[in-house]
Amino acid sequence: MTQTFWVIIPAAGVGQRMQANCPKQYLSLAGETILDRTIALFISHPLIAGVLVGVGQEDAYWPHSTWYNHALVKTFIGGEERSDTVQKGLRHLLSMPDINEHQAVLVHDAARPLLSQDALNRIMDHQSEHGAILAMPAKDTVKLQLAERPLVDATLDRSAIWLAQTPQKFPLSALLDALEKARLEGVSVTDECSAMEFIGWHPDLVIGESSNIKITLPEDLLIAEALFSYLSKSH
Ligand SMILES: Nc1ccn([C@@H]2O[C@H](COP(=O)(O)OP(=O)(O)OP(=O)(O)O)[C@@H](O)[C@H]2O)c(=O)n1
Ligand SMILES: C[C@](O)(CO)[C@H](O)COP(=O)(O)O
Repeated sequence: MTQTFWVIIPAAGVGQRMQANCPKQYLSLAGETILDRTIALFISHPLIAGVLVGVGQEDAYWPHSTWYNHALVKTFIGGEERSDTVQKGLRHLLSMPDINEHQAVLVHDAARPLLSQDALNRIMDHQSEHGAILAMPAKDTVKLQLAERPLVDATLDRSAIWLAQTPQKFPLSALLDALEKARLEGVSVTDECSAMEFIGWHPDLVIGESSNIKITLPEDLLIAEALFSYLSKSH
């Protein structure tokens, strides 16, 4: 039987670093919101069983989404941190009928609307016992700063440095257990992979793409607009 995937899209952030007048996932990218574009990456993929969007408690923008009433799109209320939102999404998924707790789920940032179908297929097709993440090998020389000061302490061996992206793919209940364990032990995790590492897993690194940027700072939106224009012309 062909494996299908639910994807959890954390979209409950406030976008503080973007310094915009709305949460960044609701900013426009080439005429559609960033979140709507991100959902569109998955919604018509034959292997996607459904999309679970984690929205903020006070989110008044979601009802205006193109996908608000779509049969394959469900929502849940996110949490204080991104990891809390993902935990709540996993619990919501587990509460749904016909969900196998051991099935693999994808987690993808709402703020990454430029993921290609090729890269999505790479992470979905990748077979791994310990889960997998999209990531990019470091292209620049990597410096470690000295304590809390912007002074160079050392240069890291960049051949061993990867920059994590999303989607990240893990078994549903194993990921939920790892996130809960990390939270209980006060370990801050900024991606799903960190939680799996915390319980001793060594997930596979799957090549992502430079265009799969996370829109975080104001200039990232300009970069995304340029990338979107380029990618639209080249496909
Ligand atoms: N409590 C949170 C915090 C973040 N996110 C989501 O996680 C993704 C990646 O997080 P980030 O880029 O840090 O978004 P924000 O937290 O909104 O940004 P900032 O840190 O600048 O506030 C985003 O799609 C964001 O909406 C979430 O679902 N729940
Ligand atoms: C999950 C992530 O996109 C992988 O690089 C990143 O950790 C999210 O970090 P943020 O600070 O929540 O944007």
